[in-house]
Amino acid sequence: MSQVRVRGLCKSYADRTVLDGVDLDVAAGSVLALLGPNGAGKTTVVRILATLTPADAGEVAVAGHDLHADPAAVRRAIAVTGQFAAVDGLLTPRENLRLIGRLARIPAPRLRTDVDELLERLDLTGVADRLTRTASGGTRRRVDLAVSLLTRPQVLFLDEPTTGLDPRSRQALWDLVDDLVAGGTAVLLTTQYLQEADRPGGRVAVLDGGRIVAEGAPAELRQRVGADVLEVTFTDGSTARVPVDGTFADLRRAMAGVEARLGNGPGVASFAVRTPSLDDVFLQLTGRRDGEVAA
Ligand SMILES: Nc1ncnc2c1ncn2[C@@H]1O[C@H](COP(=O)(O)OP(=O)(O)OP(=O)(O)O)[C@@H](O)[C@H]1O
Repeated sequence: MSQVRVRGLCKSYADRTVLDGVDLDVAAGSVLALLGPNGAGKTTVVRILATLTPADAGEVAVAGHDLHADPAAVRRAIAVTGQFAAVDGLLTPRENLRLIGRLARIPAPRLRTDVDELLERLDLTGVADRLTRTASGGTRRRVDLAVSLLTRPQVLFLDEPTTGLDPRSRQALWDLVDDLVAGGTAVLLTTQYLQEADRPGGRVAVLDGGRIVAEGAPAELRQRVGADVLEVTFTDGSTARVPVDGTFADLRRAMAGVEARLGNGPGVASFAVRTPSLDDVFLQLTGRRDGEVAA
């Protein structure tokens, strides 16, 4: 069942069209990663779906509720983690979690165990009882994530959730997200780290020019970009790239071709067979080659 269904979503700021007919679906118990260059409108999509910004046009249903007709029901079904942590600095992480838990009417015994488990899994036990405003930026983000995960929402929006997190916290986050997804939560995440979109069972949608320009499993998108490539770097720094079909015969043919071209030129410094990455997909689909996106 589709927990997020978006059709023809449009949004402009003054004379700038940001979203120009976006269609999206996120099924229950699945993750959709929304990729796009800086300024593509990823945060705008999340803000609209989370009822924080009004859309100009389009149909949106979140957890079966029409966004326009019943925004309160949408808010009850979702949790959002934004690019900037929005926890109360005058409360401790534990108090923040308990407050949200009580507001969400989580029964007291479950709340106690869930808060302890989240603090533990997000490595927050040591700072759980200190004022959140004295914590580091990364710690505040982890508290923010803990708050979002606590309510076990039907739909979870994660806007660049791993920005500012160290590798251990990132791993802890993905483990927690995997648990929620296994329990049926639909997750829509935006990320600039393409490898984060490359998750088993996950799907990717690429937003560019106000529209979704590609959507599918990472492997499907990679196949669209093309074959594996034999990449040879020479001692003078130049490179050769030859498509190969994955068979030994073809690899031999490709190497012989490179050797024939080489003649008495520079030697081989290194060679590798590369499978197209999501970076290649992204660059080809969005036409950006200027390193705008950190991979
Ligand atoms: N409140 C606003 N008023 C005017 N313009 C806005 C507003 N919010 C966003 N924009 C513009 O809309 C465009 C899309 O912004 P958005 O933050 O959604 O992009 P993004 O894909 O999330 O970018 P990034 O990857 O850099 O976070 C940008 O050009 C931005 O300047």
